[in-house]
Amino acid sequence: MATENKNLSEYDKNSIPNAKDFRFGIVVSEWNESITEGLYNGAFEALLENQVPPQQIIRWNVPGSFELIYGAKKMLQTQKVDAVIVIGCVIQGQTKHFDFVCEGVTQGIKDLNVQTDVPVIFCVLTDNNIQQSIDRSGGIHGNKGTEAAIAAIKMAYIRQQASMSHHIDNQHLLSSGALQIEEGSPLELKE
Ligand SMILES: Nc1c(NC[C@H](O)[C@H](O)[C@H](O)CO)[nH]c(=O)[nH]c1=O
Ligand SMILES: CC(=O)[C@@H](O)COP(=O)(O)O
Repeated sequence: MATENKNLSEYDKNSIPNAKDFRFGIVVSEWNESITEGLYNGAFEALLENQVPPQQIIRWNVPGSFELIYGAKKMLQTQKVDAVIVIGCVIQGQTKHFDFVCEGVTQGIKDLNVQTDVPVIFCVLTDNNIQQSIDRSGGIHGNKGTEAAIAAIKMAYIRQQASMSHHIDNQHLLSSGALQIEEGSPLELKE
Protein backbone atom coordinates (compact mmCIF):
# COMPACT_ATOMS: atom_id res chain seq x y z
CA MET A 1 0.00 0.00 0.00
CA ALA A 2 1.46 3.36 -0.91
CA THR A 3 1.57 6.20 1.59
CA GLU A 4 -1.09 8.06 -0.37
CA ASN A 5 -3.55 5.32 0.56
CA LYS A 6 -2.91 5.46 4.32
CA ASN A 7 -2.41 8.03 7.06
CA LEU A 8 1.04 7.64 8.62
CA SER A 9 -0.18 9.05 11.94
CA GLU A 10 -2.99 6.58 12.49
CA TYR A 11 -2.45 3.56 14.74
CA ASP A 12 -4.49 1.25 16.96
CA LYS A 13 -3.67 2.43 20.48
CA ASN A 14 -4.87 -0.92 21.84
CA SER A 15 -2.14 -2.73 19.92
CA ILE A 16 0.74 -0.79 21.47
CA PRO A 17 2.70 -2.36 24.36
CA ASN A 18 3.23 -0.30 27.52
CA ALA A 19 6.33 1.78 26.80
CA LYS A 20 6.78 3.57 30.16
CA ASP A 21 9.99 1.72 31.02
CA PHE A 22 11.64 1.96 27.59
CA ARG A 23 14.38 4.45 26.71
CA PHE A 24 14.60 5.82 23.16
CA GLY A 25 17.35 7.53 21.23
CA ILE A 26 16.45 9.84 18.34
CA VAL A 27 19.14 10.98 15.88
CA VAL A 28 17.97 13.92 13.74
CA SER A 29 19.50 15.19 10.49
CA GLU A 30 19.78 18.99 10.14
CA TRP A 31 19.41 18.90 6.34
CA ASN A 32 15.87 20.08 5.38
CA GLU A 33 15.47 21.09 9.03
CA SER A 34 11.87 22.30 8.71
CA ILE A 35 10.89 18.78 7.64
CA THR A 36 13.05 16.85 10.11
CA GLU A 37 11.78 18.98 12.99
CA GLY A 38 8.23 18.07 11.98
CA LEU A 39 9.18 14.40 11.88
CA TYR A 40 10.87 14.68 15.28
CA ASN A 41 7.81 16.36 16.80
CA GLY A 42 5.60 13.56 15.48
CA ALA A 43 7.88 10.92 16.98
CA PHE A 44 8.35 12.73 20.30
CA GLU A 45 4.62 13.33 20.79
CA ALA A 46 3.76 9.72 19.93
CA LEU A 47 6.24 8.45 22.52
CA LEU A 48 4.77 10.79 25.16
CA GLU A 49 1.25 9.65 24.22
CA ASN A 50 2.36 6.08 24.97
CA GLN A 51 3.60 6.91 28.47
CA VAL A 52 7.30 7.34 27.69
CA PRO A 53 8.65 9.97 30.14
CA PRO A 54 10.45 12.81 28.30
CA GLN A 55 13.59 12.18 30.34
CA GLN A 56 13.78 8.73 28.73
CA ILE A 57 14.11 10.22 25.24
CA ILE A 58 17.63 11.20 24.12
CA ARG A 59 18.05 13.46 21.08
CA TRP A 60 21.23 13.97 19.07
CA ASN A 61 21.58 16.09 15.90
CA VAL A 62 23.83 15.27 12.92
CA PRO A 63 24.59 17.39 9.80
CA GLY A 64 22.88 15.24 7.18
CA SER A 65 21.15 11.94 6.58
CA PHE A 66 24.40 10.19 5.67
CA GLU A 67 25.67 10.98 9.20
CA LEU A 68 22.66 9.23 10.73
CA ILE A 69 24.59 5.98 10.43
CA TYR A 70 27.52 7.12 12.56
CA GLY A 71 25.27 9.01 14.96
CA ALA A 72 23.12 5.94 15.57
CA LYS A 73 26.20 3.73 15.94
CA LYS A 74 27.70 6.00 18.63
CA MET A 75 24.35 6.29 20.41
CA LEU A 76 24.10 2.49 20.53
CA GLN A 77 27.66 2.25 21.86
CA THR A 78 27.33 4.90 24.58
CA GLN A 79 23.68 5.16 25.63
CA LYS A 80 21.37 2.65 27.34
CA VAL A 81 18.45 2.65 24.92
CA ASP A 82 15.86 0.09 23.91
CA ALA A 83 15.49 1.43 20.36
CA VAL A 84 16.89 4.21 18.19
CA ILE A 85 14.97 6.25 15.61
CA VAL A 86 16.95 7.96 12.83
CA ILE A 87 15.21 10.94 11.23
CA GLY A 88 16.17 12.46 7.89
CA CYS A 89 14.78 13.99 4.73
CA VAL A 90 16.55 13.44 1.42
CA ILE A 91 15.17 15.35 -1.56
CA GLN A 92 16.12 14.75 -5.19
CA GLY A 93 18.40 17.48 -6.58
CA GLN A 94 19.96 17.93 -9.98
CA THR A 95 22.53 15.14 -9.66
CA LYS A 96 22.83 11.48 -8.70
CA HIS A 97 23.90 12.44 -5.17
CA PHE A 98 20.34 11.69 -4.01
CA ASP A 99 20.72 8.06 -5.09
CA PHE A 100 24.00 7.58 -3.24
CA VAL A 101 22.83 9.24 -0.04
CA CYS A 102 19.58 7.26 0.03
CA GLU A 103 21.27 3.95 -0.74
CA GLY A 104 24.09 4.62 1.69
CA VAL A 105 21.79 5.47 4.60
CA THR A 106 19.48 2.57 3.84
CA GLN A 107 22.31 0.06 3.79
CA GLY A 108 24.03 1.60 6.80
CA ILE A 109 20.95 1.48 8.98
CA LYS A 110 20.22 -2.05 7.79
CA ASP A 111 23.74 -3.05 8.79
CA LEU A 112 23.25 -1.62 12.30
CA ASN A 113 20.06 -3.69 12.68
CA VAL A 114 21.99 -6.79 11.65
CA GLN A 115 25.14 -6.14 13.68
CA THR A 116 23.70 -4.80 16.95
CA ASP A 117 21.07 -5.95 19.44
CA VAL A 118 19.07 -2.69 19.58
CA PRO A 119 16.54 -1.97 16.82
CA VAL A 120 17.20 1.11 14.67
CA ILE A 121 14.05 2.52 13.07
CA PHE A 122 14.34 4.05 9.59
CA CYS A 123 12.49 7.38 9.55
CA VAL A 124 14.15 8.86 6.46
CA LEU A 125 12.04 10.50 3.78
CA THR A 126 13.41 9.99 0.25
CA ASP A 127 11.27 12.34 -1.80
CA ASN A 128 11.16 13.77 -5.29
CA ASN A 129 10.27 17.25 -4.05
CA ILE A 130 9.65 19.29 -0.91
CA GLN A 131 5.88 18.98 -1.18
CA GLN A 132 6.07 15.21 -0.80
CA SER A 133 8.15 15.79 2.34
CA ILE A 134 5.66 18.31 3.73
CA ASP A 135 2.81 15.89 3.08
CA ARG A 136 4.59 13.13 5.08
CA SER A 137 5.83 15.16 8.05
CA GLY A 138 2.50 16.30 9.44
CA GLY A 139 0.67 17.10 6.22
CA ILE A 140 -2.08 15.37 4.28
CA HIS A 141 -0.46 11.94 4.59
CA GLY A 142 0.20 12.22 8.31
CA ASN A 143 3.57 12.08 10.01
CA LYS A 144 6.21 9.42 9.36
CA GLY A 145 7.73 10.37 12.71
CA THR A 146 4.61 9.08 14.44
CA GLU A 147 4.81 5.85 12.45
CA ALA A 148 8.48 5.48 13.40
CA ALA A 149 7.80 5.99 17.13
CA ILE A 150 5.15 3.28 17.11
CA ALA A 151 7.51 0.96 15.27
CA ALA A 152 10.20 1.73 17.85
CA ILE A 153 7.90 0.83 20.76
CA LYS A 154 6.84 -2.43 19.09
CA MET A 155 10.44 -3.42 18.28
CA ALA A 156 11.67 -2.56 21.79
CA TYR A 157 8.94 -4.83 23.13
CA ILE A 158 9.92 -7.66 20.78
CA ARG A 159 13.55 -7.28 21.92
CA GLN A 160 12.46 -7.38 25.57
CA GLN A 161 10.31 -10.48 25.07
CA ALA A 162 13.03 -12.25 23.13
CA SER A 163 15.52 -11.55 25.90
CA MET A 164 13.14 -12.85 28.56
CA SER A 165 12.33 -16.03 26.64
CA HIS A 166 16.05 -16.66 26.14
CA HIS A 167 16.58 -16.28 29.91
CA ILE A 168 13.63 -18.60 30.66
CA ASP A 169 14.97 -21.19 28.23
CA ASN A 170 18.36 -21.07 29.96
CA GLN A 171 16.77 -21.40 33.40
CA HIS A 172 14.67 -24.34 32.22
CA LEU A 173 17.67 -26.04 30.67
CA LEU A 174 19.74 -25.47 33.83
CA SER A 175 17.04 -26.76 36.18
CA SER A 176 16.46 -29.79 34.00
CA GLY A 177 20.19 -30.49 33.87
CA ALA A 178 20.21 -30.34 30.10
CA LEU A 179 22.54 -27.34 30.30
CA GLN A 180 25.52 -27.43 32.67
CA ILE A 181 27.71 -24.34 33.11
CA GLU A 182 31.05 -24.79 34.86
CA GLU A 183 31.60 -22.64 37.97
CA GLY A 184 33.32 -19.42 37.04
CA SER A 185 32.27 -19.73 33.42
CA PRO A 186 31.33 -16.37 31.84
CA LEU A 187 27.99 -18.01 31.10
CA GLU A 188 27.35 -18.61 34.81
CA LEU A 189 24.05 -16.90 35.68
CA LYS A 190 24.41 -14.51 38.62
CA GLU A 191 21.28 -14.54 40.84
N1 LIG B 1 21.05 16.52 -0.18
C1 LIG B 1 20.76 16.05 1.08
C2 LIG B 1 21.73 15.66 1.99
N2 LIG B 1 23.05 15.72 1.63
C3 LIG B 1 24.11 15.71 2.62
C4 LIG B 1 24.51 14.30 3.08
O1 LIG B 1 23.51 13.69 3.86
C5 LIG B 1 25.77 14.39 3.92
O2 LIG B 1 25.51 15.20 5.06
C6 LIG B 1 26.94 14.99 3.14
O3 LIG B 1 27.12 14.25 1.95
C7 LIG B 1 28.22 14.96 3.98
O4 LIG B 1 28.53 13.66 4.34
N3 LIG B 1 21.41 15.20 3.20
C8 LIG B 1 20.08 15.12 3.58
O5 LIG B 1 19.80 14.69 4.70
N4 LIG B 1 19.11 15.50 2.70
C9 LIG B 1 19.39 15.96 1.47
O6 LIG B 1 18.46 16.29 0.68
C1 LIG C 1 20.35 14.42 -1.90
C2 LIG C 1 21.28 15.51 -2.24
O1 LIG C 1 22.43 15.55 -1.84
C3 LIG C 1 20.81 16.51 -3.24
O2 LIG C 1 19.64 17.10 -2.72
C4 LIG C 1 21.86 17.57 -3.51
O3 LIG C 1 21.38 18.34 -4.61
P1 LIG C 1 22.18 18.26 -6.00
O4 LIG C 1 22.01 16.84 -6.55
O5 LIG C 1 21.49 19.27 -6.91
O6 LIG C 1 23.62 18.60 -5.74
